[in-house]
Amino acid sequence: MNIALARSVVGERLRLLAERMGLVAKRLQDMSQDDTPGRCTPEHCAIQVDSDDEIGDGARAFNQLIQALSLSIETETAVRTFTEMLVSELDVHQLTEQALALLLQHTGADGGAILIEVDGEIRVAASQGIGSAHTLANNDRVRSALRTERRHRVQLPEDLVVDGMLAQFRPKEVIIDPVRHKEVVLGAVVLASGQGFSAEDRNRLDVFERGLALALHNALLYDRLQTLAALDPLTGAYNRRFGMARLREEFRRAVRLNLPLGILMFDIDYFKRINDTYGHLAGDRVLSRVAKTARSVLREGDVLIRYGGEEFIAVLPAASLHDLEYVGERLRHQVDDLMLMDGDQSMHVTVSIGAAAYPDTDVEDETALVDRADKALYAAKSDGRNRLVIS
Ligand SMILES: Nc1nc2c(ncn2[C@@H]2O[C@H](COP(=O)(O)OP(=O)(O)OP(=O)(O)O)[C@@H](O)[C@H]2O)c(=O)[nH]1
Repeated sequence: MNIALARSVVGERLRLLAERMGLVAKRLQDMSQDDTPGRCTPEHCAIQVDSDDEIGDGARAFNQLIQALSLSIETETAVRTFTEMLVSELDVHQLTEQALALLLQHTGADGGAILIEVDGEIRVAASQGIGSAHTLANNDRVRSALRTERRHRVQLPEDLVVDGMLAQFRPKEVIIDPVRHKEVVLGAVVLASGQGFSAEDRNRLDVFERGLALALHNALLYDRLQTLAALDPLTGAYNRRFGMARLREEFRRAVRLNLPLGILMFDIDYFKRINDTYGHLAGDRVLSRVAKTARSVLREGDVLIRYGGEEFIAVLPAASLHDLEYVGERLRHQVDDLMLMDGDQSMHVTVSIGAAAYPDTDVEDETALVDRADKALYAAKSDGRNRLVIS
């Protein structure tokens, strides 16, 4: 009788345990064959713990196993998603934006930022949900984490707020992690949580950051290579190939938005004489100073192109012929006033400038615009040089 009772009570629970184990095994098998894992969360696979005896202990241990398994699967899926994104993105801005979104999603953080160090300067590359994120670049704790190259965990920081759905709040915990690749600090990840981070969140963050460091290193390198490929090393202006591509973009934008677009084509007068008199190196320095002067006259967003040897084009989005006259004359005067020295000998240079602007100048495309500016420049040279001619 006792044996029969034991069999019906104990046997029933053992049967349930065996059935759940079978279910877990099946889900794991499905996962190894298929990319879409069958759910084996504690809600689906756990069993009820309804006694304090050995059978209850067994059920509890089984549920803990399911819990650990579920976390591990979740982490693996998260890492896979994160890695897929990292390897497909080379643009620093896109990479940091997407990495941050995934970091927030998988660590339960309420807000965060990714900072990068470029030429010794710390910049916020991406931020989400952090009030006044731009102040992070000068935050003492961030600087300290970057200097010491170690994770900083801050409880209830006073200098940081999270922009919640309804109101701003002080996070319970903030993690500041330097991002390092081969002993070089590239930046930092800052994550803020209203609840605090669990050991599992921190482990996941470690795994994510290893991948992020390599991807960020590659993206920064790519960015630098692209800049190098686009710039003329002597003057820092865009080289002709990239510069003309930028002009094409600006022309299309001007047509689309119905805005003016002006260009100034300028050329150093009698530059051959500078080379012949003072040497090629002195000529190089003059070219570089003239380019610097042009940049100081132009606004942010304007584009300076080294079009040929001593010939430049400045592209001024939204500038009409009237604006070009003002900017062009400033440029001409500033070059004329330059104090250029070669040892104790002073050199003097001037520039001739041709200006053309869409739509004031009737042109179809950017090539025709350059052509008109070129003709105006030729006229400026023919008229005696050191002057500006409007197309
Ligand atoms: N130092 C230096 N000289 C360059 C560079 N690129 C082109 N040049 C020189 O620029 C000079 C251009 O001479 P020209 O085309 O005769 O023109 P110019 O003497 O400026 O006379 P105009 O333009 O008619 O006023 C040539 O001597 C080129 O060798 C460069 O990168 N560095």
